[in-house]
Amino acid sequence: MRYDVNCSILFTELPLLERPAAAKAAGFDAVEFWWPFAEAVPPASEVDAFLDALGDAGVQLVGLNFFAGDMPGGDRGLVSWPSRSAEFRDNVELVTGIGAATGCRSFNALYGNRIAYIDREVQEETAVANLAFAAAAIDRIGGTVLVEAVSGPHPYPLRTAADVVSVLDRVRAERGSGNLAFLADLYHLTVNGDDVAKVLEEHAERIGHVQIADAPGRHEPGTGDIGLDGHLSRLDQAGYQGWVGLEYVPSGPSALSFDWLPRDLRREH
Ligand SMILES: O=C(O)C(=O)CO
Repeated sequence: MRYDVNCSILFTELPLLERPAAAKAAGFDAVEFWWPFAEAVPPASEVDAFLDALGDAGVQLVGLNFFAGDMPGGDRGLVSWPSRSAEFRDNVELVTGIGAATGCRSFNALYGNRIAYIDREVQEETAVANLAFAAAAIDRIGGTVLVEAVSGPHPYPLRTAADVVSVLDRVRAERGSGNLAFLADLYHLTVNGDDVAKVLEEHAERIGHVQIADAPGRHEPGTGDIGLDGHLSRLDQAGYQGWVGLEYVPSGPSALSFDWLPRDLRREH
């Protein structure tokens, strides 16, 4: 397996621009981020500083979330949010540029919380149109748009692998987009009650990216009872060759949270 560090949830003790170097110092060659800026389209100087931090650290960006709104405030994406489509699409263009500049080819589109006062079908149609738009833009750089199930208190409607796959199927059927894939976040799926072993068996070929944390707690592997070793060997046996993102809240200092992974397995090999 190839592992990368999610620097939006790990190394948060450090300013954002110092986190790629910290991941490198911990022995990793690859990182991923949630959208690292406050706005969908930040000033160019902020984007340049982010790209410089990756380059200076000598790490590869292998995953990036599109702008997802005010995440600390509870937002979980703009994809299905009708009044924010223009903002999402402006962000898609910038993300495509970041992909071209960095070589990153996997981009996670958080679907968005269900909005009680807007017709559900309108939100679903908005999501189909926005995912197709993102897929077309990301196709220009040969990349993939990912969709994931998320756990937590917010009214995020995609809770299981089946929920995600039905969205991917609808976008493909209605818009012909072929470069959309399932982001299998084993923590969120477990917490939501999905049968992860069955999911990996049934949907292995739809998986474009994997993220892990133990459960309960969302801490590093070994702190819970999710059975990560078994799931990772199932993925391996199914032929999964993509990245496994470490997307966990470290139970102590970030740099000390990698003991479960021998140093020689942290580098790309
Ligand atoms: O919001 C979360 O927990 C995520 O995993 C975002 O990618």
